[in-house]
Amino acid sequence: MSKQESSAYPPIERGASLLLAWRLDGRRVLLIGGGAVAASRLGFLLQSGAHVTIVSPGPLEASIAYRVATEPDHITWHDRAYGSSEGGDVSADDELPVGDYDMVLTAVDDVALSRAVCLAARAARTPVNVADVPPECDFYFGAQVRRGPLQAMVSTSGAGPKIAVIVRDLVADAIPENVEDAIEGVGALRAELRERAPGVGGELSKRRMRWMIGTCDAWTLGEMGAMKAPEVRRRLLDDGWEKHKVLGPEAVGVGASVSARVAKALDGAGAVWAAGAGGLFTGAAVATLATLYFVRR
Ligand SMILES: C[C@@]1(CC(=O)O)c2cc3[nH]c(cc4nc(cc5[nH]c(cc(n2)[C@H]1CCC(=O)O)[C@@](C)(CC(=O)O)[C@@H]5CCC(=O)O)C(CC(=O)O)=C4CCC(=O)O)c(CCC(=O)O)c3CC(=O)O
Ligand SMILES: NC(=O)C1=CN([C@@H]2O[C@H](COP(=O)(O)OP(=O)(O)OC[C@H]3O[C@@H](n4cnc5c(N)ncnc54)[C@H](O)[C@@H]3O)[C@@H](O)[C@H]2O)C=CC1
Repeated sequence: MSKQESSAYPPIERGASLLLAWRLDGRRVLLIGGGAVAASRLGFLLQSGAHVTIVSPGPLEASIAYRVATEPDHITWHDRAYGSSEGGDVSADDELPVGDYDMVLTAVDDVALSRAVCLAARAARTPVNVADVPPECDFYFGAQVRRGPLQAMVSTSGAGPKIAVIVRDLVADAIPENVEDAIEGVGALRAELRERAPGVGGELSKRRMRWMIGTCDAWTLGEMGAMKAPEVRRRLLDDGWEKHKVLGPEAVGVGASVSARVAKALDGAGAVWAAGAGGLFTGAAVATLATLYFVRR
């Protein structure tokens, strides 16, 4: 290998997890346990649209009991211990075999039960998470933040969950309040662009993507909410897309210019904050967070 090649392709840094957004809508999840940790898992599962089978002897943690009562279409509760046969042999829990599920989670203070569930799930090739036992997790939960359609997760690959929480809080603070408006506006623009220029793949698709990227780069997150207005989108598409041009907000009559805003924000304490985060993030991420912070101010 040439020297040039090895410097162009940095060494692989192993030890990471693969971060994904798992689409659980309508999928079946087995949740074993009915305490505080199970309650947290349940909240995320319901938001993702999963159907959750909870197995735990009552009484359930209060929020779980509430969801069981109010989400009958999404939760089935079995008021008993899992693997309730002699000796807690989970492979003998014929009524609720782990292989019937798309995901299995345990949140019980029972090491032997958790290990048995993990082994049964792996034998059935069903992904499993045993709260607090990293070797028995095919995937970890992370510290999360959600703002409408926007979700972010921070993981330390098991090394320091509390650090994940601290960084998540930094990220959450940096997300501008109006990010939902930005996503809604850009989402509507993308949808209308696809109506004008439909299809998948090929030159048109490349041009469509280039135009979307250029347009997003020309607007701040704070300004993008203006794209919710049909008239703004019409002008962007008629005067921009149709004429092979990328238009900033001022060109369609929205707000002050981007550069003026960024220059103004750089004047404030935000720059100090961004520098402080430099040790934790890549350059690109710092730039993004700094931008988010400026827009929020
Ligand atoms: C591997 C992982 C497996 C998994 O459970 O998925 C795991 C494992 C362990 N957690 C332990 C302890 C703590 N866990 C938390 C908090 C959270 N733990 C979460 C995830 C994960 N925890 C996965 C890796 C995440 C990553 O990649 O970074 C979060 C982020 C998400 C969630 O669980 O929903 C959630 C924050 C939720 C939120 O606030 O949003 C706190 C802090 C607190 O409670 O404030 C402490 C005390 C401080 C400390 O110990 O560091 C212990 C030691 C137990 C002991 O010592 O006995 C182990 C076992 C071990 O490390 O061996
Ligand atoms: N990853 C994380 O963020 C954290 C993980 N944990 C770990 O998660 C586990 C659960 O924690 P908590 O919810 O606080 O405990 P908890 O004691 O509040 O709840 C345990 C639940 O499991 C149920 N249970 C016990 N045996 C069962 C069986 N055979 N079948 C079905 N359900 C059974 C109990 O009825 C209870 O509802 C513990 O092992 C704890 O160490 C704890 C704190 C944070």
